[in-house]
Parts: sequence; C-alpha cells; structure tokens
Amino acid sequence: MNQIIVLVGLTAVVGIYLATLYGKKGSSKYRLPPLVPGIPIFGNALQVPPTQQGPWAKELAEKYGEMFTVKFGGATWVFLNSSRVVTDLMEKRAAIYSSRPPAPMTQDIMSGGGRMVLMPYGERWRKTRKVMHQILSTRQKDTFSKFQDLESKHLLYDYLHNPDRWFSANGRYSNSIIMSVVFGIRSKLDDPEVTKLFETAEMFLEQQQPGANVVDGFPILARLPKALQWWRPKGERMVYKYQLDKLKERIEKGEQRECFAADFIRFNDDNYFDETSQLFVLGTLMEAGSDTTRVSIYDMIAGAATYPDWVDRARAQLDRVCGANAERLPGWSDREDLPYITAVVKEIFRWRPNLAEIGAPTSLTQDDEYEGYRFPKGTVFVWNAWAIALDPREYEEPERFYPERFLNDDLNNPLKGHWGFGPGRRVCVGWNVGESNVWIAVARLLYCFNFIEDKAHPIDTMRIPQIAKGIAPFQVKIEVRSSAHAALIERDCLDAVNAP
Ligand code: HEM
Repeated sequence: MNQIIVLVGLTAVVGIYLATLYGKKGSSKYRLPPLVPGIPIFGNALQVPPTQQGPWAKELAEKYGEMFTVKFGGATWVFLNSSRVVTDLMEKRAAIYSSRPPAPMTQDIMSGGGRMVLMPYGERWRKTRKVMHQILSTRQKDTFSKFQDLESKHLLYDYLHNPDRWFSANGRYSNSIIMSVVFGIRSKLDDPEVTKLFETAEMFLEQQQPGANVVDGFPILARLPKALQWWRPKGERMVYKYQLDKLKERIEKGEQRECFAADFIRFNDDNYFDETSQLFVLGTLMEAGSDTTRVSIYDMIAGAATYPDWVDRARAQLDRVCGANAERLPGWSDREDLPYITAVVKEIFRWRPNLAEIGAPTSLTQDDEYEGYRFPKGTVFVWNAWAIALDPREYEEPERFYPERFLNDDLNNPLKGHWGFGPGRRVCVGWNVGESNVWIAVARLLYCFNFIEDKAHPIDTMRIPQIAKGIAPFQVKIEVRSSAHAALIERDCLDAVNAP
C-alpha cells in the first residue's frame, strides 16, 4: 500500500516538475551543447554506469566533441571535454561556476547539510573551507611530514611482512596520517574502525554517483511529506558519529593528545559549527584524506606492473641518491634530488583519474554565454577527467604511464599539468597533504619493492575501482628488491610500527 502511495506521489510530482521545466525551456532562450539522446523523465540516468563512468563519458566525448549535454532526471549536466573549455569556464569564470547542485539525499539527509564537498557556494562553504585550509595548508607541512615519515615506514614493514594485504596497508597508511593530525591517534592494519570508515566513505560515494538515487536526480521530491519519503531511513542510518563521541570521551577523561579536533571543538568561539557541522568537518577530513591517498598508491602499483620501463629510471635516481645496496631510505631532505619521483606522483594523478572519473559537479549561479551557447542558471558542469587525461590531443601516448611528460618547468607545482585535484575555486583543499602523502610512500615503495604483473590475472588499468569493498582492486606480485632492502626495512621501520 505504502509503495502505491509513493508511486502515485512520485508520478504526480515528476509530472508537475517536468511540466514546469519544459514550460520554462519552451522559450528556447537557452542554447546547450549537443544533447545525448535519452528517455522521457529519466533522461540519460539509466544509461550512466552506477560507478566508474569514465569510459562511458570518454566515448561520448569522442562522439560529440569539446562539450555535450546529458539529463540526469530533472538536472541538466554539461560535460567539458578539453582542458581549454575547463580553463575558460571552471577556472576563468570560477566566481559563477563554483556552486554545487542540490543533493537532498547525500547532503541534506546523509550529511545534515555539513559535507563540505557538496556545499553550495556561500557563507557556510567559505567558513568550512577556511577551517580545512588552516589544517591542510603548506604552513602545516611540518605537522604532516613527521607523521608521513613514521607511517610510510610502517607501510614498508606491512608490505614486507604481509605482502598479500598490500591494499589494506595502503588504507591504514593514508588513514593513520590524517587520524594522527586530526584525532591524535594512529590506525592499525585491518583495524575495524578503519574498515568501518572506508565502508562509510564508499557507501557515500555510491550514493553520490549520478543517477544513483532518485531524489538527488529530482530534488523536488524532497518536498514530499516526510512519511512519503521512502529513501529517508536509508540516508539517516548513514551518520558518522563514532569518532566524535570517542574524542569527546577522551577529552572528558583527560586522555586526549593535542590534535586538531580537540582544538576545533575548544575554539569554536562563536558556536558557528553545531555538532552536525563538527561531525562532518572531521568526517570529511578522514574520508577525503584516506581514500584519495590509498587509491593513488594503487595506481602507482598498477602503473609499475603494467609499464615497468619507467620503474628502472626511477630506481636509477633513487639508487644514486640513497645507495644501490639499500644504504638508507629516501626521505624529505632528498626531494630536490629526486625530481623523477615528483614526476611519478603527477603522472599518478593524471594517468587514470579514477578518484573523480567525470570530475565533481559544480552548478552555475547565473545565466552565462560561451561560444554561441547560452546556459541557464543551475546548469551542472563537470570536467570530463577521464576523457581529457586519455586524449592524445592533450597528452602524447596518454594510456602509457610515462612520468617524463612532467619533467618540465611546472614540475614543482602539483596542480599544474593535470586535473587530478580539480579546477577553480573548488580545487581540492588537501592537495598539498595528498601530494606529499603519495610522494614519500611512492619513493620508499619503489626503492624497496618490485611490483610484478601476474600474467594469469592481467590488470585492467581502465577499471581500477575506487570503491573496493575491502578486497584487492587487482592482483599483483609484490617482492622485496633484495635481502639488503629487507634488512633495511627491519632495521629502520620496526620502531615506527611500535611507536605509540
Ligand atoms: C591524494 C590525493 C588527492 C586527490 C587526487 C584529491 C582530489 C580531489 C578532487 C578531484 C576534489 C574535487 C575538486 C572539485 O570539486 O573541483 C577534491 C576535493 C576535496 N578534497 Fe581532495 N584529493 C586528494 C587529497 C585530499 C586530502 C588529503 C584531503 C584532506 C585531508 C582532501 C580534502 C578535500 C576536500 C575537503 C575537498 C572538497 C573541497 C570543496 O568542495 O571546496 N583531499 N579532492
């Protein structure tokens, strides 16, 4: 019975919505890039794959050119398929291309409006971004670098002793750095709390995919009476409270170490951040800070196993600086002498942009015109990351993992030459931490381990999943380079594992 009411309600609301929509658009005041044919009501929502939309969107870019339009339910999305148009619109006109589309399910219900990544452009976003910036900016380099040093030693130890848990070790490494800075606690390998965090982050990611839930596709449904909002309990269950409660418990018992979260709660002077906002500032840091590094290391390993030629060149430089016989681990003081590793990290972010295969949607805050098109306010824009990264007009031999492409004057600007951190004002606020997390891990892993493709299970580099559900994203053989490298890890890394 309930389902029938819901269905009737849904049909009525959708009907009214479409009537209003098409009534408005009938004036043809606007002109959009070529529209990909879809079906009534749902538009293209049933064509888009539930996850990993990159290859789908790349194929459309090849067919339609620099821009195309799709409809996800009631929303109009324009895909930008070249660096040129991304720069022109999302960077040069960032003042009006930086809001987010409404997301009643993923933002309002699942996140109490508090997940920064989904916040519309405005006061709350600015305040939250400022807080995030305080903790993640280059000024905080020293705070992060000591944890990155410690945790990457633990990472090497895990690879040596549990090579079949390499993917889990990546998750622990990434999570433990951000947990140390934010909550003042470390994470263990296969820690149930880390597993829970990744599960929550992955559930959220799944819900965020275009077309994944009807209410984000038709935000007008959020106006239905609560009793008819059949999606609501699912969203409400996914709250993110455990770590905040634990932190408060530790503060009360006087057991909390100095950390960002304790300061954040203590110095919330004007009480701007209520409990839900606090929860999602901290939750966002944990999610965004863990998942991204973990997946970037997967990509390096896949790149090393499938295009091994560059590994030899990286090794030659590492061996020159740190010794060919495992004399010492690479460290922060070697950065200037290891430009090839910096180029490897940039190539990771370009090669398979599987953290945001079709970019992250922003919405336009006023009508705008560009090269003969006229976009209405509210149009959603994405940079088609997969299509751009793998376009031979943008990069020579784009499918190849080839760090040399970044050995140029922009080498030391991690944001230049690829869109891995996104464009414009919504550019990743944690890029500095993300880049350095990956740099130290990659330098040390490449120095100490070989990554060999298992011919019986070739790696499909076009399908490395971000949502891995606790299992290996692909199969690969991991071997320590030599007994001298194994001894170096034993000697230099055990203390890091045992450190409090
Ligand atoms: C390891 C590499 C990382 C990559 C490749 C990456 C990538 C991205 C991308 C593509 C976006 C969306 C940008 C846009 O909408 O234009 C983003 C946003 C964001 N990232 Fe990162 N990220 C990384 C690391 C981190 C870290 C370590 C943190 C924090 C600890 C972080 C926190 C955030 C936040 C809070 C946003 C939302 C920004 C906003 O909406 O204003 N990221 N990131």
